[in-house]
Amino acid sequence: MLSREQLIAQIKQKRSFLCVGLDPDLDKIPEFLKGYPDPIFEFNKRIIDATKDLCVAYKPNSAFYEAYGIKGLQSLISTSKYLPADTLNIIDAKRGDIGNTSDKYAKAFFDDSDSGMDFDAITITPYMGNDSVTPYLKYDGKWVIILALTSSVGSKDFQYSEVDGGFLYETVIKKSNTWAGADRIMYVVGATKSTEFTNIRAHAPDNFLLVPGVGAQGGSLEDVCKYGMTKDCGLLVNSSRGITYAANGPDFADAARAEALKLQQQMEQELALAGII
Ligand SMILES: O=c1ccn([C@@H]2O[C@H](COP(=O)(O)O)[C@@H](O)[C@H]2O)c(=O)[nH]1
Repeated sequence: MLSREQLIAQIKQKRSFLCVGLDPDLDKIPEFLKGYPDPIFEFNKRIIDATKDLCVAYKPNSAFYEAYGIKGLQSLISTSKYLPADTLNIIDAKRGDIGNTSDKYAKAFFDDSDSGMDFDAITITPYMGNDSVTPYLKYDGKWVIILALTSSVGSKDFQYSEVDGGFLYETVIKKSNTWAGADRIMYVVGATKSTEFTNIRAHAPDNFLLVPGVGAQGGSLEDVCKYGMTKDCGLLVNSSRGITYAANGPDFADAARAEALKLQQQMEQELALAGII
């Protein structure tokens, strides 16, 4: 579990605000791993070993595990147990349901006593409102990461709708930011939406933003930092495919490290420019 202070300390120590996305796909992982009893875990383990000094967070997306049924869930549990203690470990599950159901999702991902999973943070869709989010906040020290403005093309369908003289995504941030402090709530904002970061910072000056969409989706790290960085950094920038599928031969972990290192070096420059390190 990482508090806000510990997260900021890790960012300064590792000179990085990189989140490595763990989205394993059996059609893309190296052939030789398929001989292992749990190829997905073996893939993740090697990626984690190769990148853990360069990143401050990991984000397995639950879809990539659920797709393989019971075996996939076992890979997710094994991955959860293997994730380092000094990284913020996020389950990208995009859940959102009525209170008693959210209780169960929270137990599934935050309480390892039965499920075997002990993530630090979970992504949540805010559409069902306060009672769908508060069950996660009952777990001391755990984070909820609310989808605000996604990297997807479809973000225009609802998130830019006009509500109360602004966009719906602004209402989501303003309202949900009263449910807990910036030490418990983060927001997902796509790197492909860098023009909106100034606006988002007006409503969420202190919250960390989880920013997917650099690499494979074409978002610019430079623009994200220019418009989204705060005095505490305030950013976790995710790359999944760009790192994990940099190569698909026996050298895949080295290639993943090389891609992670490129991002870490850019991040170090941005942190120095902002006077954070
Ligand atoms: O708005 C969003 C919210 C979540 N994601 C997720 O992040 C990763 C991005 O993967 P890349 O391979 O680096 O493109 C993936 O798990 C998405 O489901 C997002 O992209 N945008």
